[in-house]
Amino acid sequence: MDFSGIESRGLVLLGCGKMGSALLAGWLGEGLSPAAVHVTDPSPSAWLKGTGVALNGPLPEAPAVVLIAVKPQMMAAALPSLTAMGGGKTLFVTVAAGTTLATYEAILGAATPIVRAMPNTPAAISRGITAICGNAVATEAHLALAEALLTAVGQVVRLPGEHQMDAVTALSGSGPGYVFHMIEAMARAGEAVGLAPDLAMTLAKATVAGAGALAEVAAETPAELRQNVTSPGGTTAAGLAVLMAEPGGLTDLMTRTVAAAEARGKALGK
Ligand SMILES: NC(=O)C1=CN([C@@H]2O[C@H](COP(=O)(O)OP(=O)(O)OC[C@H]3O[C@@H](n4cnc5c(N)ncnc54)[C@H](OP(=O)(O)O)[C@@H]3O)[C@@H](O)[C@H]2O)C=CC1
Ligand SMILES: O=C(O)[C@@H]1CCC=N1
Repeated sequence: MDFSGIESRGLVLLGCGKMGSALLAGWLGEGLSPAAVHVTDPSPSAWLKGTGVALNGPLPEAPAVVLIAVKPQMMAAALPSLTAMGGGKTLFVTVAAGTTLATYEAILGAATPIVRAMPNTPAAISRGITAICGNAVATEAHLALAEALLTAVGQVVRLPGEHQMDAVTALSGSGPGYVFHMIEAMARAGEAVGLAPDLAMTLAKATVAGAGALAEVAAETPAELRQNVTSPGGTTAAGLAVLMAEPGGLTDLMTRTVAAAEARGKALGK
């Protein structure tokens, strides 16, 4: 990415926990000068202190971009400190779950370009996927800048509208949590049939990682890949008969899981 516009005006990062750090690591890895980055965070990590970014100091008056990565519950306390940067010169990009574009506009002004983005934690190894949408005054150039910044940590997709953001959050934003729990569950199930815990966890992690990588690159659909594993009358068919039982199988469980996460996103936005 060409960071020259950002390096001349600066980038402010509000909140540098798990997601803010993943994004910052991606930008620095792509060549963004640490001197151009101004981070505000009450409890900076040792890693952050070692990056060379400007930390908890004065902020530029009109940076190119403000990236908001605080918890939705902290937004009301954190946002007013940025009000002076609203009005149009600075692009605001927020990764917070739930918090609506209207909420930001109420504090920063409706003339402020704002892009809502929903990344996920594989961003930490540049394997994230982020969905974005902008407010009414966000131009194609604003969306392209946000997309370029987020492409530093993985794929980016554009949403037709903000109404889909809670659904995306529930699927791909929270999704790594579901997959990590699946690894835990597979490992425990392996222990239950007699494997040592370390071996069960090694097998579960490698299986989920390998299957995910194969699903991403293969020409076949996930359903075809599943069928390729399933020998008639074999072991996979016996296992899938349990996992794919309807009702009560994984599809039912995942439908309820994603619906609960979407409902929480909507509640956070109120
Ligand atoms: N984690 C994830 O998988 C994803 C998270 N998100 C979103 O990213 C945002 C951050 O989440 P995550 O990184 O997990 O959370 P973290 O708690 O790891 O990071 C938030 C950071 O913001 C700091 N902070 C708190 N108050 C302020 C303030 N007033 N000004 C500046 N910094 C402040 C926190 O410090 P302290 O710890 O001292 O409070 C913390 O370091 C959330 O809005 C979440 O919805 C989006 C996609 C995925
Ligand atoms: O759990 C959360 O609220 C955040 C948003 C998506 C992933 N983590």
